[in-house]
Amino acid sequence: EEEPRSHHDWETQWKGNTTQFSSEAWKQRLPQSIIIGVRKGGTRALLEMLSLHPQVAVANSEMHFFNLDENYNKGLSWYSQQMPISHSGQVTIEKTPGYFSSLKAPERIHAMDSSVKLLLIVRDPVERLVSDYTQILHNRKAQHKPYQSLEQILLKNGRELNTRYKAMQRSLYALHLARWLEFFPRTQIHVVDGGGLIREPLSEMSQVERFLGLEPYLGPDNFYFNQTKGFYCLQARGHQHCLDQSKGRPHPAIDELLLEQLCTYFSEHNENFFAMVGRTFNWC
Ligand SMILES: Nc1ncnc2c1ncn2[C@@H]1O[C@H](COP(=O)(O)OS(=O)(=O)O)[C@@H](OP(=O)(O)O)[C@H]1O
Repeated sequence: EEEPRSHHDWETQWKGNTTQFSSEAWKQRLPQSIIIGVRKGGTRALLEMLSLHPQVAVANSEMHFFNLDENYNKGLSWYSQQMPISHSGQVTIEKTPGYFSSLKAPERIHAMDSSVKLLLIVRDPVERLVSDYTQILHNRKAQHKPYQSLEQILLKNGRELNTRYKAMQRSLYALHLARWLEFFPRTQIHVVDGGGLIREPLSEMSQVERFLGLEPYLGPDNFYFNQTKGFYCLQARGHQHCLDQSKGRPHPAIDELLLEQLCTYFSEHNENFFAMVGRTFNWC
């Protein structure tokens, strides 16, 4: 029986030792896996943690290829030219959180590659909504635009919830997932627990490695908790790295009654989502 390979051996085999792969094997490839969302679910953390793996090549910027006509019309050759250079032993991955709620993305991704592996990271829909609102608020303030509190936005007509708010809609996971399941079997979509990725990243990442068919590479040494950041940060090959300031923003305090109302509103949708994915989450 062979000894398990150390991290160092994997590094030299996959990322260090380029002579093992002829130069023509290094090229840009269409992604074999896509992180489709959800927005504010932890998609950047998931991508950055995956990028530590020697068998993974990630596209660092969001492509917005399958959700925006202006990009989709540029064609698959344009799309593949946006991808990182990889060798044949690597999985190319891109993330665009907007795909999950896009009406056209499921069919378009299926047309590119019906066997693509989809990663969906979800989070408590109320927390996701508040995180989404916090980002919108941040952008409006930066652009010196007027802004409203979440209470003002969601309780426009007295106590009736304004369910048409975009960020509300994006938390209705079951409705969006149903559209993906028209094109992809359930087994081709791996659901990552965004709350779990915050609390215990290694356990979520090991499941992702298995889903993608990667060698088990990530270990406890790749993650350390940073008190100042309040989140886990990444380390590999002697480098340490936290996600940037736009990740892990403090959220404004939200009225307790509104939070309860939101929990009640989402509970039925959450139950539908749990039934679809065959597992439950501990959400509000
Ligand atoms: N390790 C680590 N470090 C920092 N942040 C982390 C991490 N893991 C998960 N998260 C959570 O990721 C949330 C942002 O999600 P996304 O990257 O999907 O946002 S985006 O849709 O791409 O804008 C972000 O949401 P906010 O806390 O609201 O900023 C974080 O809670």
